[in-house]
Amino acid sequence: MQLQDVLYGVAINNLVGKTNRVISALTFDSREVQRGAVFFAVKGTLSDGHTFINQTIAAGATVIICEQTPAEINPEVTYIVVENTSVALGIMASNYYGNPSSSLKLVGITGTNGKTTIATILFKLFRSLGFHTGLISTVQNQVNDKIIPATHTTPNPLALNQLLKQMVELGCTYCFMEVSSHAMVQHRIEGLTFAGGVFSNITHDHLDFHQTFDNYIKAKKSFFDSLPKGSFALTNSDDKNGMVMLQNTRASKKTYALKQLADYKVSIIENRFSGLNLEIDHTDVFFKLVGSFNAYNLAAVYGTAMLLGQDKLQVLTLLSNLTGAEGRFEEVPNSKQIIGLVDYAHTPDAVQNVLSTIHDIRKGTEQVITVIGCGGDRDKTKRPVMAQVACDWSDKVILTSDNPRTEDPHQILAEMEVGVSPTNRRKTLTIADRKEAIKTACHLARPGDIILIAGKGHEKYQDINGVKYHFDDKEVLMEQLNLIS
Ligand SMILES: CC(=O)N[C@H]1[C@@H](OP(=O)(O)OP(=O)(O)OC[C@H]2O[C@@H](n3ccc(=O)[nH]c3=O)[C@H](O)[C@@H]2O)O[C@H](CO)[C@@H](O)[C@@H]1O[C@H](C)C(=O)N[C@@H](C)C(=O)N[C@H](CCC(=O)O)C(=O)O
Ligand SMILES: Nc1ncnc2c1ncn2[C@@H]1O[C@H](COP(=O)(O)OP(=O)(O)OP(=O)(O)O)[C@@H](O)[C@H]1O
Ligand SMILES: N[C@H](CCC[C@H](N)C(=O)O)C(=O)O
Ligand SMILES: [Mg+2]
Repeated sequence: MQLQDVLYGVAINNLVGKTNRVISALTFDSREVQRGAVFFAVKGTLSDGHTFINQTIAAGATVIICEQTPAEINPEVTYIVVENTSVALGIMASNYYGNPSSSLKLVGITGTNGKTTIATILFKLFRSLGFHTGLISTVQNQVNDKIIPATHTTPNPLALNQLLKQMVELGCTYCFMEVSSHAMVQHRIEGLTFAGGVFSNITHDHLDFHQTFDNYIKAKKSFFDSLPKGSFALTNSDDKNGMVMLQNTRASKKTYALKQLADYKVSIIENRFSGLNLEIDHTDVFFKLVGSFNAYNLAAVYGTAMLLGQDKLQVLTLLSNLTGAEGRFEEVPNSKQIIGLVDYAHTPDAVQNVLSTIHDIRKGTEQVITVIGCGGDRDKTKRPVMAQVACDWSDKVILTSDNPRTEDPHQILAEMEVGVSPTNRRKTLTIADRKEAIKTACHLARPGDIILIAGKGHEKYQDINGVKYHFDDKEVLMEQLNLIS
């Protein structure tokens, strides 16, 4: 492929060298450079890609995309100076893979909680409606029935466009993808054409990355600001910032809500362990998902399906049979009459939603035992709040580790303990080893009790110092529940 063919749409500040040259690949990582590659020098959180420029030329890179013209110019190399290399990467990745997003109806879902749930149910719904469909999510990526493991919630622009290209090649007409706030700030979705955007909610998370809640809101809003005319922007108008998201969008504005009038209005008739009975657009339907937060997710899914022109009754009939994403409010079967739940709640709001759901549907006499940890190298300010919410809504809490990454697990636990009030201290234990913590919860439980293992959901690992050790909450909970006598 010729360099000039992938430059379409890129605003160039300075050009040194020729653009009519063959390129072999695009890369933003010096360690992956091959002969004839284009190297994008990206300024990251840990290092600055500009420091690797000469190293990549030595390894065979012939084109450098950068933000400053380097002091040392190699006459064999083309240098393209742009305002922001991440933006150029997004646009050029799309061009390189033939702009696959414009051949699909691509719908992006953003918000603090609920993205995976909404995207996964939409994917399952459109598969059952008979469409070839793609999914890009935290749990996994999918092209029809083919599963492609996920490394991020929203992949980098190269992986993303490669996936979208596969979807187009395999005949997909729809793709539902999660758009994380990191992805927006890092321009991972630059150059993509969206048919619509969906907002779930915004609550406390990722303040390590965004610094302030205001910046976090701005990051989410930038997705809706960038939607094209002719697309739709569907928001949760019950969320305090739901309408803020749509303030400057050119897309057609639509709302869903439980507490007020909206384009797609849902009311809860009944919320039980077996599922939700909802009135959705004046029709009474039973769903397999549990909890009022899932009523919001289902409203978002329903609204999206309507905006994509699907038939109401067919959609509701199929939706009522669908389950959510792996590791979200998932019950672990056992013979001890203990309700064992695994959930991916890893923000204060999610923990509160899951525990208040349990509170609303429990009979009243049983204990709720929660096992919970907080991730290392992630927002530290949510640690005491998550511990506090867990204690306020549970009879017993075991604080434990959840991906300490490069941090000391005992330090993370000490920061969580700050949120445990003196009165809550009596019901709290701290056990750093997650398996031991789950084992203890199982020993403490009596028949009828409810155990919630929060934070890891579908994850199959414990990330300690860069090594991902196999760990599966469901597997451990099932094993321990069946071991107790
Ligand atoms: C905080 C964050 O988002 N980090 C991502 C970011 O890394 P970074 O900015 O720190 O990169 P860096 O290490 O400083 O390097 C800067 C540049 O130099 C390059 N480099 C670096 C070293 C080298 O030897 N040679 C080289 O060329 C890198 O490839 C990069 O282009 O860019 C990297 C390349 O794309 C990502 O792998 C990395 O994700 C890390 C692993 C990560 O954990 N990200 C999480 C926080 C994340 O993105 N999460 C969101 C979801 C969150 C949610 O929804 O809850 C997601 O979308 O998954
Ligand atoms: N609409 C919602 N509102 C609040 N909490 C929710 C909602 N949907 C799900 N949750 C809670 O948040 C957890 C994560 O849900 P989900 O995986 O769908 O979110 P996500 O936005 O994809 O998260 P991530 O940012 O990690 O990708 C669930 O396990 C549940 O506890
Ligand atoms: N997408 C989230 C997942 C958090 C899951 C939890 N298990 C943790 O490691 O904190 C993040 O990367 O912040
Ligand atoms: Mg997700």
